[in-house]
Amino acid sequence: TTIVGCLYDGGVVIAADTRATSGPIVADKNCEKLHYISPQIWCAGAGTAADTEFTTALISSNLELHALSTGRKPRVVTVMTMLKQHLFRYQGHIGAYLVVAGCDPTGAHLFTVHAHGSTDKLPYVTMGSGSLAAMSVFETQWKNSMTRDEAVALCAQAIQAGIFNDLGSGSNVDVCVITKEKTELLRNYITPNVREQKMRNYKFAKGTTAVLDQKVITKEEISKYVTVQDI
Ligand SMILES: C#CCCCC(=O)N[C@@H](Cc1ccccc1)C(=O)N[C@@H](CC(C)C)B(O)O
Repeated sequence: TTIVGCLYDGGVVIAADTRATSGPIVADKNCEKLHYISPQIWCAGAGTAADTEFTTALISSNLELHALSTGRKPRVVTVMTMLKQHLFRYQGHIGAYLVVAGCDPTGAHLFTVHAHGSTDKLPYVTMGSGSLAAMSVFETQWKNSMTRDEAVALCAQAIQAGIFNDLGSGSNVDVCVITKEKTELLRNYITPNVREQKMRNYKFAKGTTAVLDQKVITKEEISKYVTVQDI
């Protein structure tokens, strides 16, 4: 995975690749790594897919209850604190490596939370197996007070560095732009790995494979062996 976050003049941008792996196998060519926490707080996740999914969903649920009991809009630092306390309690066994970003009444914020419970608050961050490739882009091109379009372009470039240089990352670029006014989830913002037309199409004419025998089994006959639930 390659995931990034970047503050800019007016909000915050997070982005992710869309590859899920199981060893050397690509388990999912277009999975979602940007998770909803609250309308203006989103999370990018690396590590164990199930852990990032369930941990963000749990904190999102608890944050809504918290916002209802305080009667206030949720804060990014609250999400960070809930995540770090949960993950620390599990001593790193919950393999969730998260970039937490959003806007709240105190401004735009960007944090990282690691599986063992450590956190950082920074203007730009990268995580996952492709984080070094992505960080090379930020360290050479990031600047203060970027515009929205500059920040989106830089994050997309950083993700593409991971996609093309890290085998644990690949396929497409997802982006989420969060400002005080609104949130834009740009799913498959860039698709730089569209598979070309295959040389042949592998549809064979009917009858290519001869039917030598067939046996029709009635539901009554089946019900001798299993109870068939009537659909
Ligand atoms: C099989 C299957 C479904 C995905 C398994 C699965 O969590 N893959 C992990 C790698 C991993 C981790 C721990 C144990 C095994 C395999 C993975 O692809 N993580 C990416 C992010 C998630 C959100 C997709 B990335 O960090 O590379």
